[in-house]
Amino acid sequence: MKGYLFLENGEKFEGELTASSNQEQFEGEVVFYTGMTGYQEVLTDPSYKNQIVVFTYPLIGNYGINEQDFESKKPHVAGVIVLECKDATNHYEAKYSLKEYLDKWNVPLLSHVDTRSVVKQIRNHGTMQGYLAQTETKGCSTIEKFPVSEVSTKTQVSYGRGNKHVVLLDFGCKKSIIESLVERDCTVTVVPYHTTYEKIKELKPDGIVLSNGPGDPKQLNPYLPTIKKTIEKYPTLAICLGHQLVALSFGADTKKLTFGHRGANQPVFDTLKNKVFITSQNHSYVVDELSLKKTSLTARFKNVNDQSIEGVAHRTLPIVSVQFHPEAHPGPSDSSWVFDDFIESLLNVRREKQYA
Ligand SMILES: NC(=O)CC[C@H](N)C(=O)O
Repeated sequence: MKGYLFLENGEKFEGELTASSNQEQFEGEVVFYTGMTGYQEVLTDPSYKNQIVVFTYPLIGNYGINEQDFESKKPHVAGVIVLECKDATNHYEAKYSLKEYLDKWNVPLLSHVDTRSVVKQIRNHGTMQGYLAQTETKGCSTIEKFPVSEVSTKTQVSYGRGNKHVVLLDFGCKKSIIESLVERDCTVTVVPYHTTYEKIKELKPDGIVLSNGPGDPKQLNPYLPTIKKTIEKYPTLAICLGHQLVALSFGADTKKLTFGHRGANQPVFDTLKNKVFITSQNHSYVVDELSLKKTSLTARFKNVNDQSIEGVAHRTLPIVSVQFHPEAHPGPSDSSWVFDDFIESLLNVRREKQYA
């Protein structure tokens, strides 16, 4: 049936709308993703909670949906917009077509849309709220949501049986972050985002990981003192939302980019290794560079395209944080060494303790 994307600024875009329920409208923040592949990971990455994703590559769905590339148990996007959706199930790993999968979870799909003109709107006016519907309605609701509470684990869960113990504070973790740690001989204990320092200490971790997650990092302001206290005690790796929380907890500031970085080819310069890596990214917010000056953090990684901060390091403590995704799902694995360096920092601290 005919349907539309209605943007907050009054623009509308026509397409073909499929949605398995008769819900009047599906709303979210409209963002765009520029990778040619990786739609399955994007749909199921909890960081995309409450967002309607425009895929800029013109053919999406070509290899279907398989069993292994899920980043969580269900899709989190509020809607999907594509030019052409391929109804493919003939890839040897495919279990569903993209349409079947979206229908199963009642995620609306607007296809046959001139995605280039939607992207131009967003690039010029910034990401904005919008909704998918058959006809114009009253518009989007203005109630502020707290998506981290919806996607974080409700209970403590353990993965792997490795000989290093990592406690992962879950703000909406992607499965492949946990897998990257388990592959490196870690036991990973995933705990809810509001876990106290005392509880974490009882778990006797070798190190801490702060995960990715949806929404504005400042929504987590009440938890910053706990985060700071925790990461000052243990070697820490923080990814995406986690990185922003490290910066905020040490007194730096974050701000929203006009349209964010969402894709699999974002070049990042590492000032320590003096190298550029191609990275996978998905974020709206960034750490404000000037605000780092008054903190004990230094800007270690920078985006080559717009010079924005892509990661920080503590001046004296083993804390490293990255705005990009070293787990690389979807995207290139150029920066997977970030996990190796983290493991090395755990082992160093362990050795120091042994010989202290
Ligand atoms: N992938 C993430 O963790 C995203 C972080 C944050 N929600 C942002 O959009 O900037």
